[in-house]
Amino acid sequence: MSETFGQRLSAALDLHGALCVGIDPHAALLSAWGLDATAEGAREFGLRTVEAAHGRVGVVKPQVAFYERYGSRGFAALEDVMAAARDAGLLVIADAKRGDIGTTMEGYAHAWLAPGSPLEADAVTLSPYLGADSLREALAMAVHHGKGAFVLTATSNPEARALQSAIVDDGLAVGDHEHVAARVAHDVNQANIGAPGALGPVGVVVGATVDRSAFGLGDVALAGMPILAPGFGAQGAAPADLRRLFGYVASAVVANESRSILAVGPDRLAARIDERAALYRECPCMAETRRPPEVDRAAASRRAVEARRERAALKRDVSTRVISPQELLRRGLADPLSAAGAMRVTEFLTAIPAIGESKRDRILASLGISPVKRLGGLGSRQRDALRSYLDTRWPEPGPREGRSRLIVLAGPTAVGKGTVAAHIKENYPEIHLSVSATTRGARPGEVEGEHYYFVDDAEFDRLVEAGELLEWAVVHNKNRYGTPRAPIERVLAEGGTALLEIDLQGARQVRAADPSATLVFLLPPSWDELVQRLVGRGTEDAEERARRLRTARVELAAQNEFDYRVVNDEVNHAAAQVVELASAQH
Ligand SMILES: Nc1ncnc2c1ncn2[C@@H]1O[C@H](COP(=O)(O)OP(=O)(O)OP(=O)(O)O)[C@@H](O)[C@H]1O
Ligand SMILES: Nc1nc2c(ncn2[C@@H]2O[C@H](COP(=O)(O)O)[C@@H](O)[C@H]2O)c(=O)[nH]1
Repeated sequence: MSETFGQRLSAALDLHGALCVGIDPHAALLSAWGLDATAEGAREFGLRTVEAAHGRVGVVKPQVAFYERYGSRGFAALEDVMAAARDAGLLVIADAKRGDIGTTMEGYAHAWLAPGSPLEADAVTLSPYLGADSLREALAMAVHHGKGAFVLTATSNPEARALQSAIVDDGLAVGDHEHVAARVAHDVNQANIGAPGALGPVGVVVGATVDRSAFGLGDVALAGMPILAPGFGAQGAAPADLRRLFGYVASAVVANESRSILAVGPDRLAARIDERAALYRECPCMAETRRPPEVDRAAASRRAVEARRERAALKRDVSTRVISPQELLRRGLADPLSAAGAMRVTEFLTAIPAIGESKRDRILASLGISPVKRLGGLGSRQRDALRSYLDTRWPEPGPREGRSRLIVLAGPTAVGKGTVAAHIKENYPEIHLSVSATTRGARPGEVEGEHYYFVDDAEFDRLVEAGELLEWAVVHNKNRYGTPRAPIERVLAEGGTALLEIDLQGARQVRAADPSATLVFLLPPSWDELVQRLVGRGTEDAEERARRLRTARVELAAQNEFDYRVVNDEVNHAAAQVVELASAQH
């Protein structure tokens, strides 16, 4: 089959309009039609509906449950009805609402979508509530066989609303937050990547009677996907409402009507379908929206995923305090098209530790900023209001006056303190790099007296008791490290510069012992880069890495205790900045 389901559906909608006739032989209708409530009655009902629909609409949707209730005979009747519809050139959407995992889901997909299967349809409705990912294989099978699928997102039954409109809270939201329905639409839309034509083969079910904005299903979220919309006719939505309800994506809607058509009985059925179909074709909106422009779904989807990742990484940077909220705001204002610029104010505020959703809303209301605003789109009054709010709550400290040439370099694990210090030692010999004593064992390549003085516990105890250490600490809850006092005092007495590469606890002790010390905090360019450096160094196992990253968060939260912050993006650049700071001191 060379054409995709999306292409065949587009052609059918172009030719016949949006109406899809539902085939729902429930007991009351069977009786009204003078048919028995049996498999045979349901078969007759279906076949007559197919006959009336033939040439009048492009799509029919048998409701599987009304056949399944009669067991194997019911399924046999359904097979006949679907085969007759497909022979008549109608596209058949089997409304089966299947959803399972693994090979079970594969079984369902095979039943409804495999060519030659007794229940072969053109498309099937699927439920994503075992996780949209559980449908991945079924959707791939649909695409492979030129079939389609409609995945439930925002259904018209009121009891589904709380679940389908709930917010996904996994830090990967495209906007400031994302509803379950919108995430499902996004995830299943991945199966459409690369499909030719204006409509992909995988679509969604969106009730015509629901407010789709409450589910995050705006036009952008639905672009390029066929939309199966129950709720027209007896349920309340009218054909003339199509454009109002579905906006730019109205031309992708398959508008299902069942009761409003079937209730007229078999004799008036064809005329009724004609009447209702004409209302959709005459809808003034359709001429304008018939064909949305071709979109490169693959590229658009890749860009959306990349942008989402970038924003998630920036939010991590703020929440781990690798960058200040003010810094993120500066980046967003400097480049409105960047990931920072595209971040919504709501996303931005909730990335700041201690701001939850209700506090966020109060802040925005008090600053007069609409929640839909993005950082790059803030007006000048709003920028000033947000800046001054942030500066009041989280002031960015400047250096204290009168610093000395005792320089303390600290920062989270794997930020590159050792690397920067080694670079300074090699390239700026005028600066004395302190050699610490430690109880940890030497790593391969480490030299006694050059990298550390490797001592046992007894010797470390002696150094402490004798007051020979300027500071010392247990680092990462494991080994003891300390700075020998004598060499530092000698260097400073000679008017030189001493550099200590030590941990946060040590930095605090030095500051307590000598308040004039210059404290420099080394920052990574991003949290993700920090993790990357730790993993890339390969000197710690997973447990030790996790321990160090926990400590890193605590250390990052203490950066405001330092006089200066230097970002270690390039080693020589960061080293030069530290040296410049050292030279500027008395
Ligand atoms: N600017 C940089 N760019 C890229 N990689 C870097 C940079 N600086 C350091 N690294 C690398 O990051 C890893 C961690 O560096 P380093 O061991 O110096 O960190 P540290 O802060 O001393 O860590 P710890 O406190 O855990 O001892 C090393 O593999 C190092 O080569
Ligand atoms: N308080 C001190 N901390 C120190 C000292 N020397 C090193 N360190 C810190 O220890 C960790 C781990 O070092 P590693 O060589 O085992 O990876 C690192 O954060 C150093 O800054 C010291 O004398 N006092």
